[in-house]
Amino acid sequence: MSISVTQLLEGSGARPKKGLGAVFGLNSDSRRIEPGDIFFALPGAKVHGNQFVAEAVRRGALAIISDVAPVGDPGVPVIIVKDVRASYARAASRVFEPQPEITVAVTGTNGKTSVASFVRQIWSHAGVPGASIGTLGVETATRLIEGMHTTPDSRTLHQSMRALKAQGIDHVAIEASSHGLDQRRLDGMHFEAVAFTNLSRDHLDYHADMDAYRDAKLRLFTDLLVDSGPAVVNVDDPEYEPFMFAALSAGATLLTVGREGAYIEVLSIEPEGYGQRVEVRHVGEKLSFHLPLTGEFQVSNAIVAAALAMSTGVDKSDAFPALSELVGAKGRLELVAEHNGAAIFIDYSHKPVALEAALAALRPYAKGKLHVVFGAGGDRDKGKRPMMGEVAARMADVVIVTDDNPRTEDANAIRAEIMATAKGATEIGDRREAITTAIKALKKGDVLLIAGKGHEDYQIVGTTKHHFSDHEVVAAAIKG
Ligand SMILES: CC(=O)N[C@H]1[C@@H](OP(=O)(O)OP(=O)(O)OC[C@H]2O[C@@H](n3ccc(=O)[nH]c3=O)[C@H](O)[C@@H]2O)O[C@H](CO)[C@@H](O)[C@@H]1O[C@H](C)C(=O)N[C@@H](C)C(=O)N[C@H](CCC(=O)O)C(=O)O
Ligand SMILES: Nc1ncnc2c1ncn2[C@@H]1O[C@H](COP(=O)(O)OP(=O)(O)OP(=O)(O)O)[C@@H](O)[C@H]1O
Ligand SMILES: N[C@H](CCC[C@H](N)C(=O)O)C(=O)O
Ligand SMILES: [Mg+2]
Repeated sequence: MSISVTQLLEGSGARPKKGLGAVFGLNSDSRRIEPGDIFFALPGAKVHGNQFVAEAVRRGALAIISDVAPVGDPGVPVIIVKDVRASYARAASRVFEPQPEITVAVTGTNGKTSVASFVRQIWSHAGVPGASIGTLGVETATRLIEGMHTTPDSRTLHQSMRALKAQGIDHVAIEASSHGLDQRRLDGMHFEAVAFTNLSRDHLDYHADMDAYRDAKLRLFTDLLVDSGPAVVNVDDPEYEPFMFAALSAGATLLTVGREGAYIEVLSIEPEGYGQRVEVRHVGEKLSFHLPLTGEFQVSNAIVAAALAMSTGVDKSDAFPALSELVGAKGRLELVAEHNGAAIFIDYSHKPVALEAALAALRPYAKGKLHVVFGAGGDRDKGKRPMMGEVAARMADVVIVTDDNPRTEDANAIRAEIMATAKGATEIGDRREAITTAIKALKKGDVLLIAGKGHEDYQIVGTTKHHFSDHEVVAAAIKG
């Protein structure tokens, strides 16, 4: 479909130039411009898109939209807007109409992928075709299309959403990452409901400090929720207050969940096999359900998801029974094998609080020793490394420090930063060897946690992605 330039720029404060006709497409990457597209020159972390205006025009761009005038006359109209990233996001939502009608989003340091997946599963249980978009990709009941980012760039997002709409999907749950929110990737969205899971250290390589990191996440509540829409807040997290106040000052309907929750109050959690029996009070009514997932943190994720789903019209008689049928997102505290009487879990904990939550969840099952194999990603927040080393040494009995996507950093140096605080740990750089060694050491009653990569099926060394899967290595080690 096509839209006019006036429609495209609605809300940006800019007045379109005369003589511009209908717009069929847009792109922020000059290398992907097709004839008739508008080129949005975004201020990047490395360079400004203005540097690529000539290429965009050569490839057929009709006009340039930027926040500062490019040097020289590009030969096509240039429109200056204040926030070009936000304009790009809003424009993408219009170019790729029609979009699914009901969208919800979740932010927080941990649990986003799980919550988005759970919301989709609850919708499905209630007979509503839905999708989730996040770290795993774009997922429906029948298909998973892998993506590049947790929160896709605006063009990819709205293009995927239009494809979902074409399949008859009108309900989508989206993961809002701090990068995505900061870079306005979601500014074309009007969420029906939003949620906050928790906040702890991550991504301080990108955000200046914890305040900046939190402020990025708060944008979901202050800028992207429909008027008076429901805002779900996990009040068991020590950092919940700014999110609660943001919700209130934005005029949202506050729904608090957790042990201190008013909308969904957790009354008790008892282990039931590797899952748990949960008793909650939902607006005055007591309900009990079995959650077939390991770890108390999954109770938190499940009730956040239930609150989001109910905010979109799912009845409680569908929402709570659906929690007993949940399947964990791949590689999120996933029991992958039982070997020599020991249990082996794969988990995506690549941040200190996540690692602590995963080890705490597994401790009760370790009648013998609790083992952990983990590393830390290169070209990412270095401050996480000593924190993760300390957590592992304090919470596990046997610790192996290994590699996790060293990227362009020296893998030995990354490990050394973890080892500095991981007292008593063994260092085995090769991840396959580390996992195999850990499995060989398992005795009856032990539990092994393989942390950091979860669903990933690659190891990034330098800029090359090598095939690598914790799941496959575990299967091979057990067989061998
Ligand atoms: C730091 C960061 O997030 N960077 C993202 C950002 O890049 P950027 O805008 O800073 O890019 P840049 O290289 O400075 O280029 C500036 C502009 O010039 C354009 N350009 C560039 C070169 C060229 O030849 N022509 C051209 O037009 C670029 O398309 C861009 O618009 O916008 C790009 C397009 O959307 C992203 O691909 C890129 O993600 C990088 C690769 C990345 O690794 N991001 C990660 C950290 C990320 O976003 N992670 C979050 C959170 C993960 C989680 O916690 O789960 C995520 O949501 O995935
Ligand atoms: N509510 C929670 N509280 C603490 N830790 C959690 C919680 N939920 C998940 N985790 C931990 O975080 C890991 C990642 O979970 P999940 O993928 O759902 O989070 P995420 O926020 O999407 O992470 P990412 O930022 O990498 O996309 C899990 O494997 C688990 O170790
Ligand atoms: N979306 C996160 C994933 C990290 C996964 C972990 N395995 C690592 O490489 O650090 C990031 O890009 O920071
Ligand atoms: Mg995620």
